[in-house]
Amino acid sequence: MSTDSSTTDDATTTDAATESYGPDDGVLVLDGLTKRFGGLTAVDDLSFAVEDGEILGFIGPNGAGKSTTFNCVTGTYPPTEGTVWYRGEDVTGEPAHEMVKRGMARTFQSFRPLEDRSIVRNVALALVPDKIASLSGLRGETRRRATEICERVGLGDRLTQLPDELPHAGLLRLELGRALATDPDLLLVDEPFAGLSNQEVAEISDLLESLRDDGITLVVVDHNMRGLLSLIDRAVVIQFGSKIAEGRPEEIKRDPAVQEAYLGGDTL
Ligand SMILES: Nc1ncnc2c1ncn2[C@@H]1O[C@H](COP(=O)(O)OP(=O)(O)OP(=O)(O)O)[C@@H](O)[C@H]1O
Repeated sequence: MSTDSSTTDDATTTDAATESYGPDDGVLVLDGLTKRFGGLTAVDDLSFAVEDGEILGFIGPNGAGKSTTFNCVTGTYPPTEGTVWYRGEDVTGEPAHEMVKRGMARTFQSFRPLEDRSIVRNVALALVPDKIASLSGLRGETRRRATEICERVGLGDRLTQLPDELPHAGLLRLELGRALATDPDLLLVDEPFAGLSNQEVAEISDLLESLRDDGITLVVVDHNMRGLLSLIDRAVVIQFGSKIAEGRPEEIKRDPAVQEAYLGGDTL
């Protein structure tokens, strides 16, 4: 990473947007990422790196451009400008299925399980790329692996239930299970704590930490720091599509630019 900032603090604000990054600066690197929708610039010259094995918080007020950034990285949209590197390779604009093959998975904030399939079958469908084959029944290795993943995410006692029998936190576990079925080494998690009680936040945090302990790098997106403070190693904060701060969570909380960004009603 090169920067013309003279500050040595971990949390940087003034020159945060002027850094430029290269392919080897992290497991996932964004450099100058820009996404425009007609006249609207949703992501504006955004650069940051995700380090191997960390849990990075990607934070910004509503409408800041978090989902659009995710969508550009995971192949939903091609970026208008900029570069995305994954494990040193230029993957800019690669389609979603290629990114999954490379080891990148994501969860969605709005869960989309197949309502007429059991929990274990929903996970198995993510495991088996050929859905036709898996519709005929779950057998052998597929069932074993899907069951193992359900147990991994805390749904081992709910294998045969339908998604609508799960509480909200259970649906999140299922969403994580479906992402794990693609055997990722980088997992992007979209607003995991929305709608959860404090106890559920703590339980899901434990699960996410255990995934990191298994070697998965995590990026957790949220519009505030609730639940994130004790979970993440670092945070990148964006506003109006641009990075305004980056650093350890306690530094981010104290950062004047971050506090200013949240004066409008969102709580940090
Ligand atoms: N497909 C699209 N077409 C046009 N504008 C879009 C599209 N997707 C997002 N936008 C706009 O881009 C801006 C950033 O939206 P985005 O959803 O990325 O923000 P966000 O930080 O994820 O917000 P939230 O926390 O509310 O999910 C918003 O102004 C939004 O209206």
